[in-house]
This record gives sequence, C-alpha cells and structure tokens, in this order.
Amino acid sequence: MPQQEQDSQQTFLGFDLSTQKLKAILLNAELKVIASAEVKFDSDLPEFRTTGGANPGPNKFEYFVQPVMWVKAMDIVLDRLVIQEVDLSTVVAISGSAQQHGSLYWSKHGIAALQTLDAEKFLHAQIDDSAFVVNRTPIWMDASTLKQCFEMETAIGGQTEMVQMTGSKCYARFTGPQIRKIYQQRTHAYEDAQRISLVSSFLASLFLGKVAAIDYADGSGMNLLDIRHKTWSKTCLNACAPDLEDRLGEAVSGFSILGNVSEYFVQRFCFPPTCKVVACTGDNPSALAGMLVDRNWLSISLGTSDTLMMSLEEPPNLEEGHVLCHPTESHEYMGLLCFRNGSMVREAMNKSEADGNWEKFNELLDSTPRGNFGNMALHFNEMEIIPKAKGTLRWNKDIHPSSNDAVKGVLKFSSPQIEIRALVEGQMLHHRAIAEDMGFHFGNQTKILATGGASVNQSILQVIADVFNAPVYKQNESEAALLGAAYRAAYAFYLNKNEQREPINSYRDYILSKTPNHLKLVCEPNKDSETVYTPMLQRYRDMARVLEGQLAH
Ligand SMILES: Nc1ncnc2c1ncn2[C@@H]1O[C@H](COP(=O)(O)OP(=O)(O)O)[C@@H](O)[C@H]1O
Ligand SMILES: O=C(CO)[C@@H](O)[C@H](O)COP(=O)(O)O
Repeated sequence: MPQQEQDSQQTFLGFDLSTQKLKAILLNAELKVIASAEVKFDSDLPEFRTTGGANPGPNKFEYFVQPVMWVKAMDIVLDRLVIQEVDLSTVVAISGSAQQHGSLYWSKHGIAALQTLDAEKFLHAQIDDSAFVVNRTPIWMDASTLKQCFEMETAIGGQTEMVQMTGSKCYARFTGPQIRKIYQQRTHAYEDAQRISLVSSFLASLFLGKVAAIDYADGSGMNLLDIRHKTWSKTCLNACAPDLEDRLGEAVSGFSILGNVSEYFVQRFCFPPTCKVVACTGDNPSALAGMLVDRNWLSISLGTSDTLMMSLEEPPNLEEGHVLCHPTESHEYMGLLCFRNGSMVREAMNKSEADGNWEKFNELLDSTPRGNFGNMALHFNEMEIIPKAKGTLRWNKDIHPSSNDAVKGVLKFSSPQIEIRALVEGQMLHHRAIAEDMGFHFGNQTKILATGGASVNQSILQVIADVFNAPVYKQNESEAALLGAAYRAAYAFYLNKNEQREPINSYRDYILSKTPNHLKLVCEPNKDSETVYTPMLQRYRDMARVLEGQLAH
C-alpha cells in the first residue's frame, strides 16, 4: 500500500481512567472520533462495591480503590471496542489520562507479571492482588494525611518553600504525603514496593509491559517535583520517605514515547508490534491539552470533582491552589483549582429534590430567577479542599453576616426549586471567589470552556455563564481529558516521525490544523449578571468564613 494511503488509515487510541469510569476513544488520521467505549466502576464492576468509583476506608477521611478493579476495567473496555469491530491493528500510538494523585505500589511479582503476560488469559487474571503490595490504594479523595503534610513542610523549611519548589503547599490528597503515610504505617509494604506509579503511569505500564515513567504535569501533583527544573526535588524526597527516587524512576515529558506495546496486546488484540505507548498524564492536565485554548480562557471540568484550569506564563507562588508543569507547552505552567464537592453533591440533590431525574432538576433550576430571591447555600458534604470547611449552610436574604442567625442559617428552603438554585449558584460563586483569590482576573475577554460529565447540562452551564459573567463554550468532540490523551498520542507520533524534518509545528498548531472548528458557544451571560452576582460573591465569602470558623471550633 502506498505510504500516503497507509498514513490515512492510522488511528490513535486515548484512555481516561477517571474516578467513576474508564473511557476509551479512537481517533482517525484526521483526529475525528471513530469509536468509543466505557466501563462504569459502580455498575459494571459491582464486586468492588464502589460508590462513585471509590471505597471509603476504615478511618476518617480515608478513600481507596483496589487496583485490580482498574485492570479488570481495561480488559472490559478493550473487549467493548473489539465487539464494535474496531480494528486495533490500525492503532499507531496510545496515550492516556487518569485521576490525579493516587499511588500504586508494585510488588516484585507484579513487575514480573507485566513482562510475561500470557495472551490466552485476561489481564486481571495475571495482574491481580499479588501484583501490588498495597491493595487498598489511596486515591485523590483521601484526606487523611494532614500529619504527613505538616511533617513534610516542616522538614523542608516551611510551606512557602514547598510552594516555591513544587507549585503547591502540601495537600492531603497529594502523592508525597500519601506515600509518607504508607511508609510510616506500613513500613514493610513500602520496603517491598519495587516501584511506585501514579494512576496515569500505571495505565501506561499496562500497555508497555513494564513500569512506565511519570510525566512532569501529573508529577507536579505529588509535592515531590521541582516544577522549574522538572526533576525530583531531593529535599522533598528526603522529607517524604527513604530510597524514593528509585521507586519513582525518572520523570519525563508528556510527549515521550516510552516504547512499543507489549506482545500481549499484539497477540490478544492485534495491535501492531510497532504501536507506540506515549507517557500518560493526569486527567486535568490532559483536559487542558484537549482544549487547545490560550490564556484568555478559563477551563472548567465538571467531573466527579469540579476543577478550574488555566495556562500560566510564569509560575506564581500561591497560598492555595496548584501550579503544575504545563502538559503540552514546555515553557509554560498550568494553574489548577480542585473542588471536591462537585458532581456527587449535585447528584445527591438531584435524588432528594428531583427523583434523580436531571430533566426535572433542570426544570426546577430554570423556574427560579437569577439571585434566587436572596437565598444562598453552601454544601460542603465532604471536607472541601479550598477552603478547608465541611457542612451545609443556608442563608435567606434577611440573615446578617454578623448576627447569631448567621451561624445556624436556615434549616431548609421552602421549595425544591430554591434548594436546587441555591446549590448550583453557591457552587459556582465558591469556584469564582477562589479563582479570584488565586489571581485570575475576570474581564471582558474571559471565555469559559466546559467539559466533564455534568457539562452536558445546559442549565448548569447557564448558571456558570451568569456567575462568571462570561460566555461558555464546549467542544464538538467528546470530553477534553480523553481527547487530550489521544491528541498527545498523535502529536508524539508526529514528532517521532518528523525527527529530522523542520520546521516542526507546535502542539496547538498541529492539532488545530486538523480540527479547526472545535468549539461551540453554548451559553451567554444575561445582561444583569454582574449586578446580581457581585454582591452575592461577597455574601458567599461571609458564608464560607462561618463554615471555616465552625471547623476551627
Ligand atoms: N445531565 C447531567 N446533569 C448534571 N450532571 C450530570 C449529568 N450527567 C452526568 N452528570 C454527572 O457527571 C458525573 C460524572 O462525570 P465524569 O466526567 O464522567 O466523571 P469522572 O471523569 O470523574 O469519572 C456524574 O457524577 C454525574 O453526576
Ligand atoms: O484531585 C484532583 C485534581 O487535583 C481531581 O480532579 C482528580 O484528578 C479526579 O478527577 P475527576 O475524576 O473528578 O475528573
């Protein structure tokens, strides 16, 4: 077959192993989606008894997942592609994204199993519990490591030093404090762990047949990487656990080709033996990679968590929030804010007030005016990340911030309509206030790009447009994290193929040359938005202070 024809049949495979699902998409040579499949952990793998993709641990604030669940999900998602008669022999490059911060601890046996997979058997029959020395692997929802955070920051000279070095103060869900907890509480398991993967590098490892490198962007969510030099910080490693560098391996760029797929995938699924495995990254960096927008944009992901993302020219030193290495622009950085009380809280409200029916939820939301007659609520059902606060607080228009009523608030609003609007407006006011605190300036140029499971909901997007007073866009194709994975696979493949040829297109130019009209406008702010929401922003801050204060007592 002539080269040009061969090239036109090449495909790129992307995965997203996020909190609730494993998703896969296949892009053709024009980077259009030609197949997709997904596995939902709660419903497709009920034997692991997850709720929202996670298991609560035995102690307060602990959350974990059994890694075999993710391995099993990979077996199923690949079979679901095969059932659709997807031709995996056309895949020339694979990459992936995954929920950030979780850590997996490989046993000697697990590493050997990766290298000697038998194509006659399922992956999960070979990479089973014995592949890991820790079977309840901590994930991003775990908030049980405040002690370790304090110890790590103290050991390196304080919070400011941690921010300057790694882009974030120590956060309980970040991998460094989590590793330290394993080292302290399960010292033998730590000693037996030959290698430690992030969820993203674990995903790459499955395809590679050996433990894969961690990429700079996801590595920035560990409190271990020096984000300016893109190397592990010796001071942070020492503050975390002994002999850690060997367990992590070298960190690499997100465009690195780590090797070819292992023989298992060639024999069992007919991948070509030359199919490249490209470094995987975190789901938020991958979403930014999939969105292809410049610095005027604020990206919002409404997955299990709500996150805000932006590109940054220089890394600011933030008191709260995160600066990560940019997933695609080697001289830039990425700002990230993560809010834990996102979809799970909206889902709970949908169940209690709208019989679990999103259409009904939206009818109720749309039937109330912007500003909700002065009724506002904060629902931090789980301990929020920023601000550190837990609980629910409802205020009607009569409550004065310094009155006694402010602490108690109102027990319940008078209707489901008001409850629902108070929740969604409260969430978005919270997100906007924290983004402003982080230094994001909302101006006439600001545009918002939404992605993630809840971004299908037009009524929620309208509240976002109004609260942020900015137009909201969506992508035409699929979800951004998944697209970002497949786009990075395509670009790394292009870089590799064009090694000797000049000039090389930048990542954005290369992908946009193939997908020029990738955005659609879905909501515009109403004219009175700023007038309605500016005073409510101040009121949000007063309410948040009350909840934070309650925690302090
Ligand atoms: N129509 C809808 N309206 C609001 N939220 C929705 C809707 N459909 C799905 N969701 C939310 O999307 C969430 C899952 O988003 P997703 O991005 O797939 O999660 P993750 O990537 O974290 O696994 C669910 O928790 C659900 O509440
Ligand atoms: O902790 C973070 C980011 O810092 C979370 O955003 C996780 O990366 C999980 O992502 P979703 O499954 O909610 O997309």
